[in-house]
Amino acid sequence: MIEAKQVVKRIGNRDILQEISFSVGIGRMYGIIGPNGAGKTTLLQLLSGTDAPTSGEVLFQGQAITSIKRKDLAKRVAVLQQGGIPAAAFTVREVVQMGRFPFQNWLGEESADSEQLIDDAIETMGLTALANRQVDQLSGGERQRVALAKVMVQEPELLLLDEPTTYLDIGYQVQLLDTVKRWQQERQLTVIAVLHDLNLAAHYCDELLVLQHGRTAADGPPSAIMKPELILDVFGARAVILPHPETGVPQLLLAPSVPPSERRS
Ligand SMILES: Nc1ncnc2c1ncn2[C@@H]1O[C@H](COP(=O)(O)OP(=O)(O)OP(=O)(O)O)[C@@H](O)[C@H]1O
Repeated sequence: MIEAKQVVKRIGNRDILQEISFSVGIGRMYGIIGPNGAGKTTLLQLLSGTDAPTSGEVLFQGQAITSIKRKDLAKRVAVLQQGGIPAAAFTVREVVQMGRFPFQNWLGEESADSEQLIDDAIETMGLTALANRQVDQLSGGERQRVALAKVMVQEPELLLLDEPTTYLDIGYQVQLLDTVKRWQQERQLTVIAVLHDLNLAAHYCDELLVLQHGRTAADGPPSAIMKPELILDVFGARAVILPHPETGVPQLLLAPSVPPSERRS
């Protein structure tokens, strides 16, 4: 569905991304993890076609993504950016409706009736009671849920998420990822998500790409990535990895840099 081939991004005289290659099949959920400044958001911009690599290419269904018309791409690829939607004087319902813009003609009309789709998205994200409130009166977490409802109504083939759980409490973090996972399975949606929470990434993603200083430090299934040596090398954090008692998925417990046995009392 989407493939990065030896992608390099240079800004000024600095290589922000160096020779990144991977491919993601239809209906898969792919996670991008790595420390601050590793190049995750930059990579997502290249995958969305909003920016072009300095060398290498991104192929969307076998076609160079930069050669696909903006309007066609807007129907097929949805992006949930870091921080969700800006505070603006529109109601929740109006903002969710904006997800249908790529499907409208210049009069703002659409051939299909999308009202039911909009109602469903508002309900799924628990926004029914807030539907007529202005988004600038909402909390950061509520706005993030509005942003997800907006991309839901777009019914994309590829969904790109940049730290989608920022601002969300733990209940909504799980709900958001459960919702995305459900669409992924029901509609064969392909998802690529930048995630900071490695435990959630291990639970929801089929495969993970670990970026470090713009390079691929590792990639593979969560069981191959969730290793104490890799976490220490890439993040500089000491961690213990244990299987989740219910799911068996590897989970990470952070430990202080100085173990208690070596601490002076
Ligand atoms: N327009 C730009 N001009 C110069 N440097 C940039 C530009 N955009 C990004 N960078 C630099 O590229 C590097 C990668 O940035 P990017 O935002 O992709 O990292 P990230 O992995 O998403 O980080 P974070 O986890 O902090 O969000 C950073 O060092 C950043 O300062």
